[in-house]
Amino acid sequence: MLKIQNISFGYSKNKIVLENFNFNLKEGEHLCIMGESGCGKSTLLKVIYGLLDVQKGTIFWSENQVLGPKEYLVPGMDFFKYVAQDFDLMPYISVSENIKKHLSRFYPEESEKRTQELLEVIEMKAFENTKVKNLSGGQKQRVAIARALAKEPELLLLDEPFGQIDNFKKNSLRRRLFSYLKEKKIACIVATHDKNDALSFADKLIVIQHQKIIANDSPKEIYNNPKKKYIAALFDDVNEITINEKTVLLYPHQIKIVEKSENFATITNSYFKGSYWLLEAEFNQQIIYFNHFSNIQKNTKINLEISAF
Ligand SMILES: Nc1ncnc2c1ncn2[C@@H]1O[C@H](COP(=O)(O)OP(=O)(O)OP(=O)(O)O)[C@@H](O)[C@H]1O
Repeated sequence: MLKIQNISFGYSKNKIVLENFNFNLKEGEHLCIMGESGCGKSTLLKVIYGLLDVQKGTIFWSENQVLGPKEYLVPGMDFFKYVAQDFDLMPYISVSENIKKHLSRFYPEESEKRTQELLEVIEMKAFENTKVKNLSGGQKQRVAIARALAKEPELLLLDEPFGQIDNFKKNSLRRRLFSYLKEKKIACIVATHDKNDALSFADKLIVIQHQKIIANDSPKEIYNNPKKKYIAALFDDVNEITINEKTVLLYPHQIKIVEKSENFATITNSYFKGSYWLLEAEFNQQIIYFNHFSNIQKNTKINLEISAF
């Protein structure tokens, strides 16, 4: 189990990035870290991996304390693997050789079997003999994940793991990777901007703002009951609507056009979204957004059902 107890970290004394962080993660559990750009997600992964020394607090993986570069000449814990945003692969050898680099040379058959298994997970079988320098950014990213998994770490740390991968590939890769990790009981921490990583694949979600953890719960609970606009905005457009001094946060799907209601609005813009339209309207001198199955002309007057009122 990973135990993060009261850790604080800053790149300098005056610039604290993480303040009093506390959380646990069990064997095989998946955690997502979300928050605006620059809030400290990558820094947290580096601290957990042991690449940076904390100013305060402790990190334990079961009975083993995670210590930073002050204690270890070669930083990074053996039972963890970390896939950074810049991959760090060997460009002049092939995809399968990159993966095999991390497997034992003394068991060639076992090593080959494992490499093939990992090539399947990252859907790169067709590229096994291609030199890494000839791969796209997204393909390199997938090889970096396979290489990290080669030695079956107990905890995998992924920084924006699908950031460079197109949507089509991303969905199938995510499904394969996360079910592989569950099957092998590998715990995982993913720093991400993509709500799907959290909503569909994580057991837990942590949100960071202003150096602090401001939410720590299941993704479903955080999505359904966001405490702040900042949190809701990680998942979708969000409306902060005030009526009679009561303010609520609503996602666009929580507002509907109806034939009759007391909530009058005027359409100001519309955006095609594929299976629906996102409509923009002026309501009570506020701009709000909601989903509708068809487009509606600008300046049309409509009635809205706003579920919280
Ligand atoms: N090596 C460093 N030295 C000094 N400051 C740094 C260093 N690396 C990051 N920072 C700063 O620490 C803060 C957190 O950065 P970090 O990269 O952890 O954010 P992030 O949430 O991962 O961002 P993004 O989502 O854009 O990747 C930022 O203000 C950043 O400028």
